Parts: sequence; structure tokens; C-alpha cells
Amino acid sequence: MDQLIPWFVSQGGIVDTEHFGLAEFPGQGWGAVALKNIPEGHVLFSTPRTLTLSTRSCALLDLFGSNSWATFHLHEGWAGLILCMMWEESRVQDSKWFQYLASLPSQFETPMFWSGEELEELHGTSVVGKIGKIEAENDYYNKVVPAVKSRPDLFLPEHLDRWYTLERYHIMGSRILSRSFQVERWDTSEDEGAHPVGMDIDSAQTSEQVGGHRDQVGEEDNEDSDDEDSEDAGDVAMVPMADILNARYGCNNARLFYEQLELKMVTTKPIAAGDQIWNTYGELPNSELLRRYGHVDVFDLPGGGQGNPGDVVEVPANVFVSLVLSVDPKGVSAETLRERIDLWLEESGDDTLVIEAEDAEIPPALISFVRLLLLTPGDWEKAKEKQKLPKPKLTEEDGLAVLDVIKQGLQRRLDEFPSSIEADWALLSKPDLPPKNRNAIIVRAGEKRILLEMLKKVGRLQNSPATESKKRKQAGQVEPQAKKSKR
Ligand SMILES: C[S@@+](CC[C@H](N)C(=O)[O-])C[C@H]1O[C@@H](n2cnc3c(N)ncnc32)[C@H](O)[C@@H]1O
Repeated sequence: MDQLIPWFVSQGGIVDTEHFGLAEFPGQGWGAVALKNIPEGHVLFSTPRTLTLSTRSCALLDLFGSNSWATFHLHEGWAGLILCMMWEESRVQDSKWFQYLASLPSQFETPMFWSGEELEELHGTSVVGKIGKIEAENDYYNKVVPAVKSRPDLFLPEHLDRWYTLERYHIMGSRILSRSFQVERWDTSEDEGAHPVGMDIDSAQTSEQVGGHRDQVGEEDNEDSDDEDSEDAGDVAMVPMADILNARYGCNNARLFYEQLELKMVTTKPIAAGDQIWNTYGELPNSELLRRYGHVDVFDLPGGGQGNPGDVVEVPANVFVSLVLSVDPKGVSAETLRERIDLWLEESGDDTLVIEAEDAEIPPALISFVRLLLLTPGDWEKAKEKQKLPKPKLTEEDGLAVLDVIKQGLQRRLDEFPSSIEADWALLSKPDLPPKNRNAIIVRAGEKRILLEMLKKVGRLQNSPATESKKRKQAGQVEPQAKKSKR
């Protein structure tokens, strides 16, 4: 790591070494530290665009030829950038990025590298379906290996077992997943001179983390192929020095600003000498932090207990669909449900309902979706004609039924976890838990907590005086009259 700043400066990078330093932080690896008090708006370092490593800046694409590049599908997802990184690494000192690549980690705590037994601890969480190991391996065998074999002049046969192995492929993929940024081409049409387009790291790393930084959707994220298709793989870039910053929920005090020729890390708050300089990875839930970065954030929460305020739980829309089918097989046919789901996907585009830790109410999308599933045939015909989803409102007519389906759906989702939240808390109180195990338990307990909280909210609504009165009306009971006071 000693070599990183000298190498960076030798390649045209600028670092304010009076204020900005590198340090090791227990449990976080390397990070950035303020060497002196730093005011807000201070430029800590600037990385020339030419020093970012992407399929645009690496010479390999030109040498390989862009037509052949596309023939091997290297222009889609991360396979192309991974191949560039492998190739640059194989060039050792001849590569402009040699010192940089040597400074990057080769071991990761992410579930991609966990054993089957370790992964079992994540059962029920949304992490499991998103690891993308098989998709990554398919890309390696179907894109990278044939491309490498087609050009022995570029990928020397004696290098294959060292620099182009599946293991190196996963390492490069994980480096991209945990460190890359979304660096779009500079749009000269909007360039009015001195105004940079400021983008967070969170907006940087692709769409999930939106805009510029982390949320990569590529080899390792192949579950989201729509996003991958709509992205320009050339925008994904490794940004030396910017990727040394750690992140913690709510702590960010610096941010990357994009300019025509360089990317600048600028403080967004005053930072005291000795404090860590934090970027943001987009205030992600622990499930995503673990999947991409291999760590979790845990805080004391305002309502009691511990967790990450950015946590979410994902409930596949199918949970509610199968529930409606099983509860009322005669009322709604599978065929009309399919039509309703098509309308939902067209209008909202989401096959997963997301509940956030901080949701005080039932998420509007969840109400609208369940109402759609429960529409009477007549109301469904009208909705279909207008191509309109039901309003996210619990009404006199369908409120009770909607609450009931939501409650059962959330309970089904909760039942996917093999153990209770109380069992998780008991495990977490043990001091000697292995870190991966602890992180998995924190993720699953966070998801269970959100489901339990939402179930309580639904229960309260079902038992509210207004709902009780509706239940009586629906059961045909006479509403008790308010007594008139006698004088
Ligand atoms: C962008 S890199 C930051 C530099 C990294 N710490 C290093 O030593 O190279 C992201 C990685 O830093 C670590 N990291 C970042 N923020 C962290 C945090 N709040 N807690 C623990 N580890 C963290 C994780 O290993 C993550 O994958």
C-alpha cells in the first residue's frame, strides 16, 4: 500500500498529502484518514480520467478489435472489463496500472466465496438468489475462455494457467463489485465550462446504486439482466484512490465529483484531524452490503434493538399471487391473474415488493398490488380497459380482504426463515461467533425484524375500531347505536 500514492502521483494523479492519508482500520482494511482538520469543499485528490481503468481506457479492446470484442459478447456485462484487468495484470510492470492492481485485495468475505454450509446461514434472505456465481462462471467459459484462446498473440499460452483462470476471474469480478464506479463519458453538449456534474458514489456504481458508483449489474449481478442490457459496459470503471474510501451508513463526509478531465474527491463536511474520510455506497441494506462488500453495518435503532436503518426485506410478488390462488381458487382464475400481473409489470415494472425498515405504513405498492389481485371480475375489466392500477388505499369494500392477504403473505415470507428472530438474538449474544456467521445472522435478523414490525402494523389495522365496525357490517350485524345522553 506504501506504493499507491507515489504511483498515483507518478501517473498524473494529484493528492493533498498534507490533509489526506491512508490508514488501516480494524475490521475494515485500508481506508482514508484526515491528517489535519479539513474544511468542507476541500479537494482531497483528483484522479485523471485517463487513469481510470475501463474497457475504454485499456488498450486491449483496440488490439482485439471491437468487432471481435462484440462477437465474443465482451461488450455486455463485466466480462470485458474483467478480461482487461486480467490482461493488464499479466503485463506486470509494463502495465500502467501495475502498482494499482497490486494494491487491490485478492481475498473477499462476500458470499460468492462462502462454503455451502456458510451459505445455509443466509437461507431465507434475499442474498441467496443474487450471488450470481453460476452466471459468472458461464460468462467465463462462454465469453472469456474462447476469446482468450482465439488470440494467442495477446494472451500468451504460457500465461493462461496463471492470469486467466476462473479463480482470477472471480477475484476481478469481486474487485469490480466492491470498488468500481459508473463513469460516463463527459457530455460536451452540457459542458458550460467550469461546472462539474457531481455524482455520489452511490449514484455512480450503476443503476442499483444508481448513477455512478457501486450498484453494478453485471457478471456478478446477472439476475438483473434488464439493467445490464440498458447499461453501457464501458461506463464501468475502476477509479484508483477513490476506491480506497470505506463507507458507513450516515457517515459520508466526502464525495466524488466528475469533471471533464478528472474525478475529484471533495469533502462534503468539515472533517477533524484523525477522523476517517468516508464515501457512501448508497446507504445500502445489510443484505446488499454483505453481497457486494462482505461487511454489514449495525447501529442502535431509535425504536430499540439493533440493525441497519437502510435494511429492507424483499417479498416476491408471487408470494401474494399463489396465496390468492390457493385461498380463492374459484374466484380468480390463473389466467386472469396472469393478465393482472402483466398489467402490474407494465405499469410498475417490479416483480418484488420491498418493505423498508423505516416504513411507518404498509408500502403503497403492496396495497395496490394486492388490491389488483383481489379486484372483482367487473372492476378488473374496468382497470384493464383504462390500463390503471388500483389506488394504494384500503377501502370500505376491499380493505379487510386486502389486509388479510397482506398478513398471510408476510407470514409466508417469514416462514421461509428456518429459525426465529429470538434464536438469532441469542446466537448474536455469543462472543465467539465466526464473522461470516455473525454477518449472516445480522442480515436475516434484520429482514425478520422488518417483517415482524409490518405484521404488527397490519394486525393493528385489522383490530382498529373502524375495521371492527366494518367486520360487523360485513357479518350482517347491527351496528351498536351511540347512546343519547339523557338529562
Ligand atoms: C471500496 S473498498 C474500500 C477499501 C478497502 N477497505 C481496502 O482495504 O482496500 C470496499 C471494501 O472496504 C471494506 N469496508 C468498507 N466500508 C466498511 C465498513 N463500514 N465496515 C467494514 N468494512 C468496510 C469492505 O471490505 C469493502 O468490500
